[in-house]
Amino acid sequence: MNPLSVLVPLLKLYYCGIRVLIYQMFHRSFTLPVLQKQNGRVGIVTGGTRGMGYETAKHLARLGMHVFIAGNEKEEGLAAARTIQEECREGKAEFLFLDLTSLNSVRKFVETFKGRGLPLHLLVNNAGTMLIPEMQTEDGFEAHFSLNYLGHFLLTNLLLDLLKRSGSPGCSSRIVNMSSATHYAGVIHMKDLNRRQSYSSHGAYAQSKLALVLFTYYLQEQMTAQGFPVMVNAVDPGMVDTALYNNLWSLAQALKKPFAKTLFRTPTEGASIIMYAATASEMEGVGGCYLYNGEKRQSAQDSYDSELQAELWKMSCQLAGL
Ligand SMILES: NC(=O)c1ccc[n+]([C@@H]2O[C@H](COP(=O)([O-])OP(=O)(O)OC[C@H]3O[C@@H](n4cnc5c(N)ncnc54)[C@H](O)[C@@H]3O)[C@@H](O)[C@H]2O)c1
Repeated sequence: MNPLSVLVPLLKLYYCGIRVLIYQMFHRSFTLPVLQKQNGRVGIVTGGTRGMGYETAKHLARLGMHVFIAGNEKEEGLAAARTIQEECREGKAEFLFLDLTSLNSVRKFVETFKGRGLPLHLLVNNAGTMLIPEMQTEDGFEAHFSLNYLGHFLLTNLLLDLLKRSGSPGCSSRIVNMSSATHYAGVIHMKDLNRRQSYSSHGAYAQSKLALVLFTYYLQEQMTAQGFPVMVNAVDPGMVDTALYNNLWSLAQALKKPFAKTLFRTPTEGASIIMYAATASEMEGVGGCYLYNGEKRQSAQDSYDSELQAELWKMSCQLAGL
């Protein structure tokens, strides 16, 4: 293996991280506007068992939404739903099993959810993992690609009919895709999406987060062209102190600790960008954006490449069996 294929993505990723930390050193987390009540609305938050997903699910339930926490950790998920339910009397929280690394599990989840006969107004594609060693999912995909991107791609597509039906002009359904500043370091290896030729966990994570931005823009374009009231946005929460960093190398873990206390955002602060895209009235009718700290930002140059968007979409349909 060429050592540069490991070193270059690693340096690019850390460069992105340092830039975010410098930004966070001088800018406070943005303040959410007053959010409208969500009574009567139904949402799904993937990875809502802990971290930013949990904070999002809690806030949504506090606003009156019926929230489904979708995750692969049953105990944690049931406990999260119980706690939210006890704290937020106005809304409702339930746990539904979903393992995003399994296309079969995604299909089963959608079947179970649709079996409930509920509408769906919000889908937050939040679950994710970072910097795990090379491993293949049961479907034979690289794990970052599968969990962070392809599982969410399939989930969204299978729920799209419901999202289209549940939205209306002036009251759109919303999809929020959790990206990251690391997408700026991402490269889509169209001929080697599973990174078999030269695996780098840093490169694989960055690729998955760039793929989510390409997916966001392409899907919004389709929804707009077909006249469906569905708004799709990608969000970037900054650097947030969560369990996501548990897979960092031990040296990086040790270096991270003092910074995490002072410079990282809290999970609640990180979740506020999801809440903004998911519920703010300012975001009604607004889609196809990359949002950071409460503002629309330019995403990576490659993410605006419409040919790349279309190619990735086509390939993802094939891989997900759509
Ligand atoms: N923490 C940060 O600094 C940061 C920065 C940018 C983007 N993000 C993104 O934010 C999202 C949430 O991460 P977090 O920081 O709250 O970390 P976290 O580890 O606290 O949360 C990750 C969630 O994903 C779930 N998950 C993991 N594997 C799953 C699977 N196979 N199927 C279903 N769910 C699964 C976990 O159970 C957990 O609920 C991720 O997509 C992450 O990439 C985080």
